[in-house]
Amino acid sequence: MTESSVHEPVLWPAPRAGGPVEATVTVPGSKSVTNRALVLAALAAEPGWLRRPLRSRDTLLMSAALQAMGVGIEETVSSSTTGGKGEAWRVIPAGLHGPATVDVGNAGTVMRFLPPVAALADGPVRFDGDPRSYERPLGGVIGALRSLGARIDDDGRGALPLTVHGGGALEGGSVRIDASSSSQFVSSLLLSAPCFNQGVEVRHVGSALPSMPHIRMTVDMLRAVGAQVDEPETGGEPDVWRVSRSALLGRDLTIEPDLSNAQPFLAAALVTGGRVTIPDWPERTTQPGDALRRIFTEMGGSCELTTTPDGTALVLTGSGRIHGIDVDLREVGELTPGIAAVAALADSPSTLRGVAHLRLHETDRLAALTEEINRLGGDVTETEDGLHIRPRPLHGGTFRTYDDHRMATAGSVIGLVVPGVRIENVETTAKTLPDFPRMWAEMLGV
Ligand SMILES: O=C(O)C1=C[C@@H](OP(=O)(O)O)[C@@H](O)[C@H](O)C1
Ligand SMILES: C=C(OP(=O)(O)O)C(=O)O
Repeated sequence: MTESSVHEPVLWPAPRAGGPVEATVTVPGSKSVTNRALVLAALAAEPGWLRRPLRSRDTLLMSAALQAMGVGIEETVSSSTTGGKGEAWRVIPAGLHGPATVDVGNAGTVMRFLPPVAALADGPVRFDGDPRSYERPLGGVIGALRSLGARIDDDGRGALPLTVHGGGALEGGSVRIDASSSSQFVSSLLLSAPCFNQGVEVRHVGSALPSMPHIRMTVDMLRAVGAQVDEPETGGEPDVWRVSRSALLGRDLTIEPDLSNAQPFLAAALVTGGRVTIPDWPERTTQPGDALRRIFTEMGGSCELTTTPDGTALVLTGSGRIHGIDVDLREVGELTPGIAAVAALADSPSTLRGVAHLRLHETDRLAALTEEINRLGGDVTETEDGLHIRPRPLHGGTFRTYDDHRMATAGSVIGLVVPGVRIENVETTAKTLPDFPRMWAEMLGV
């Protein structure tokens, strides 16, 4: 291999749809549920099971980090009555130990959920990750943990890399935190709080919180393992969450499919006027991806939750028309790249609002979407808190992905109907959906 070819970006020719896509796509487990379940199981007073966990970069980093601190995680293939046949992880809690090293990669859930866990360990835990992880906001978690009694060495920027000097226990108590840059700050403190001596009271004091469904997911999952949580949506004070100290149960949990990772497949039905079925779509869920039923209906599809002998499934049928949308995505920010891709192919302009915090996600998603859709002939402008998208006839070209899984899947949606789109580094989808290229080809029958 020559020196120059070493640095050539790997380009994946995005397959075009030969016609309306007709497929059933089984989507692997939710990243957000898997990583919360791992943390809660690791902190429990007894062993537990995760069935059908997501096996991807973010969840394997979470698993490796917990194991580095002494937690036992055994991977098996099971055939239980509850979870069906499939992969299952048995989590065996143990005293949390340092010294240990945690590689967060570029996983928000790992870099935010684990420093409080490390504060409970009995020695230093060093956190490091991808270059981008140094730029993602973490100051809220660091400051809050310090005020709850933790000792943390960082370089003063409020970001990675850092070392949490676990003292074997954490006092806990009341803390004020500005979590407007990431809901994960709140989730992080709540998840470990049952193990703090005094539990925790978290008061958010900044501008509006993003991704509220993800905080609901944290609260629901804490309650499911026996924690006592007071929160705004069930009569508590606005922007205040309280978790009491308590022992957590080891549960047997089957992980829901990742509804945000179902998005590109549903979008395929929408942009080709086809029909895509996603099995095991939960009837009730805190996952933000459930909002796709409403959003993609407004954009021209029709959605039906059907009951099959194996459970519920979502069927999205495209009408052949794609409409623009004016929508506030603050609650469901991680859906923005996929919605932007569909909006670029619509018959009218779109305005996506409420997502300024996406500038600090895996990449600056607002800049990346603007740049890459425009490179294909699009007409996208950034606003203060989102994107304005005026559909134009698009042409082929390279769609750069900036190490962002959702950029790769968004570009693939455009490539279904625009000839000659090449996705840079499609392997970056391994963050949450390692099998994406094969699943995409299988959906298309190519
Ligand atoms: O808690 C979680 O599992 C997540 C919360 C959200 O983060 P932000 O609140 O930082 O957007 C979301 O975008 C991310 O993909 C997953
Ligand atoms: C923002 C995302 O991930 P993270 O958990 O790394 O924040 C995402 O998956 O869209």
